[in-house]
Amino acid sequence: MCGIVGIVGKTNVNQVLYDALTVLQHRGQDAAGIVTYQDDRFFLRKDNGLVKDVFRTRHMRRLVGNVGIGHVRYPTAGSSSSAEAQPFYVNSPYGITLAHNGNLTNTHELAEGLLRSDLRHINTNSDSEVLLNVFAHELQKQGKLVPTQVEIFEAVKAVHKRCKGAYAVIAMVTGYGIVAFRDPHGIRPVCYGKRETEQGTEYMIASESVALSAEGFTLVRDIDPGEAIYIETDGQLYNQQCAENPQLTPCIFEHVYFARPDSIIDKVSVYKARLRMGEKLAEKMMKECPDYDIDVVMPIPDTSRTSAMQMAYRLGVKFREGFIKNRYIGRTFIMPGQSQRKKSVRQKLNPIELEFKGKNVLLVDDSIVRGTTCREIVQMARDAGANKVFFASAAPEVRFPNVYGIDMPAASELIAHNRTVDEIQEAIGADWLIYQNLDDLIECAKEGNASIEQFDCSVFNGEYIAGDITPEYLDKLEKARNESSKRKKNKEFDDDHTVIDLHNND
Ligand SMILES: O=P(O)(O)OC[C@H]1O[C@H](OP(=O)(O)OP(=O)(O)O)[C@H](O)[C@@H]1O
Ligand SMILES: NC(=O)CC[C@H](N)C(=O)O
Ligand SMILES: [Mg+2]
Repeated sequence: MCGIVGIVGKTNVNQVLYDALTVLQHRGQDAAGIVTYQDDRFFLRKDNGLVKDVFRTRHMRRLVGNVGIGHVRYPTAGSSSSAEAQPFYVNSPYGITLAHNGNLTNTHELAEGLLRSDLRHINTNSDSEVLLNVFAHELQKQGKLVPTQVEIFEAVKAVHKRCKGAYAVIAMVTGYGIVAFRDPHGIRPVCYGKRETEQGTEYMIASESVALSAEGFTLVRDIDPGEAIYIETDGQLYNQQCAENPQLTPCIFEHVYFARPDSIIDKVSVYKARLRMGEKLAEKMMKECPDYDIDVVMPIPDTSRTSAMQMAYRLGVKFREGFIKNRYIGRTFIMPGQSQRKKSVRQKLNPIELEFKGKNVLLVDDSIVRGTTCREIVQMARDAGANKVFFASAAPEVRFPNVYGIDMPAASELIAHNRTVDEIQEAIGADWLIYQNLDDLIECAKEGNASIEQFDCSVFNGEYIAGDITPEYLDKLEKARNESSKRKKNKEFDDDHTVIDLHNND
């Protein structure tokens, strides 16, 4: 998952972009970038690292201009190299920079077409660079000296015809404006809002509404699946549906884990969806195990807090914070390597022993993916003196790879792969394990917006909403992006990470 943001403002936007990226940091911790525009020039700063480390005062000073876009990256294609940090840039037509959240599933075919038919060179393994070049090529084909919303929307229509997979995009066209669009299934979130200033109306587009509210913008609405909005540098806003058969089928994992609870996505409050997950799971537990003998319910910070609290309330059991999180360590699941993830669970969470001694504890997490967290946590609970350790997951078993922007490319790395619930229980060393039912999870998310007929639940049911995912594709993906090939790829880039790009503000 990545975080994207764009602003058409009335004064310098660098600080607001920076602040918005810090609010979206939970969506990507690997790299960050900002590009602004003023007087026919782009100003770019991007690198590996957290927002607070990538941008120093000297960089911020140089990021001048009233329009700009930003990105925080969690790689799902290519490598973790700084050459693949975003926004990406292409000089023709006009000069375009682009920030992408999601993952294309026909990158290889598109790259071939770009090279052989469109005569465009791609210099990284990032699907986002491919996406940018498809958009640029289609805009160039319109052949206008000055692009208007008409040409921009035509180019987006062509992107929808050529690109497959998930893409929420914000792109800046030099001197003209910012365009944002969402794939025809609306798999990844993106919304926009505005704020009034003495100089006039300013617009912000962002992955999650929390970036808007934190910066004083009021949410106008989500961008519809397939829709594009184009905001000219003077603040004129246009929108158009650019897809032939749009259908909102957003990724349900945003509600389970990715998004912040204070965001509203496609009119669904993430916080409320998580409360409902706790409620439903408690009901299932009361049905399946009516004589549960639990002394205390504990969340595994951070994300499961909301569901765990509601679960405890519904079960009528004490809620206690048994694990304290080191606030200086980021999210482990989106870290790039397994050894780093494993190490950081121990660094990050520390038990308060007196909450465990001699007690039957129910540990609640939002999800169990590779099993890195729960394996460590169950052991830590036992070491702290727990009598029995029960485990509950607010999401169902994650059994299938993700191809739409979550880096879970290899089924073999998932703890639920080829295992029954009993076997998973054994593997994590718990005395009892319970998972949410998929229908219940869907209901929890849907209750916030009944008009969403379907979610992408592919990690739970193996049904890929945008189609075209064959066993051969998954096989190739697994080979290209399993732990060892990722390590190799990252090392190659570390050895030689020359970036061919817009001048980067070092
Ligand atoms: O089974 P696993 O592969 O360990 O993945 C699942 C865990 O990873 C995530 O936590 P993370 O530390 O990333 O973030 P959080 O602090 O927001 O909970 C998620 O909340 C689970 O705790
Ligand atoms: N998680 C994402 O949205 C990743 C965007 C893009 N596929 C990349 O790898 O950089
Ligand atoms: Mg967690």
